[in-house]
Amino acid sequence: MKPSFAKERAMQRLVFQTRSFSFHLFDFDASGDLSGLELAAAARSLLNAPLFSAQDARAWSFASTGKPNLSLAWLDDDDNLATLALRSREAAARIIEHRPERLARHSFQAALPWDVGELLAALAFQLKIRAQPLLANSSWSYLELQVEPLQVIRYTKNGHYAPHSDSGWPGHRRLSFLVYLQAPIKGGETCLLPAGWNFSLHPWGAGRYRMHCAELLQAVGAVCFCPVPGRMLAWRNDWNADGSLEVPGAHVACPVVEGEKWVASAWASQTCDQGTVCQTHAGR
Ligand SMILES: O=C(O)CCC(=O)C(=O)O
Ligand SMILES: [Fe+2]
Repeated sequence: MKPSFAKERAMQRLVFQTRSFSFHLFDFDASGDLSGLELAAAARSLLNAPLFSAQDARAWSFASTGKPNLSLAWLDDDDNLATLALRSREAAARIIEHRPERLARHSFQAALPWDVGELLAALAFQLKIRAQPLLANSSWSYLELQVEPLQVIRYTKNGHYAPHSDSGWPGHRRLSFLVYLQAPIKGGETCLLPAGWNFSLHPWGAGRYRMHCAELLQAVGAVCFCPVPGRMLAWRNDWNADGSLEVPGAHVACPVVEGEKWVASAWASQTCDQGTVCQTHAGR
């Protein structure tokens, strides 16, 4: 199983996004610089990384600027911002090396082709039957289950998946299926976030999120499910009729606190020549 975290992609995003990021929004005490806690909140938002702690933030700042706090006046200078963005790459590389769970996703993953045997054929059949109630005004003839292999995902301690949508371009994963294979002893809930979830919203400290993710998310309107082996969770990733909702069906895999969690993920996709919503997004 390969680690699911795409290191290079995250690094690229980091440099690009650091340069356009609104650091000043995180100066909660209006002191003119970002301390460890404020910088951690900024990093969680910048990287969609709910487990990024104040300690990580101080290490990041120190490696990037030689100081534990980040001065906003220093950041106002474009050259300094460019330096921060570049040095952040090295700092982030070190963090990922030692604490890979600090960024948006940490798990191990293997792709399983659908044609390997009867068991998977039976699973595909079951998914199709069970998804019928979700297919209001639609049918399987517009969707393809086997365009992507089944993904088997293993989360070890602190393994998690930050808020994300399974849908994307150019195809549209209209339905998501999650089959629980093994439940952890603690943590690892799957939480479906309320519509309109703000992806830069990571209001909780890393420690609280790690231990109490499901409770915290439920308190802001998420619906959370505890993994039960053999059970399946399925949901729709609906775009608005005008194609305007860009992050449909946002959800989270909460950090595993103890034990291991194993799941299998599958998607029924609408390819781009089917349906106007898909076409609206295809050119992006
Ligand atoms: O493991 C989970 O609970 C969610 C997995 C997931 O979101 C995915 O595979 O896209
Ligand atoms: Fe997902």
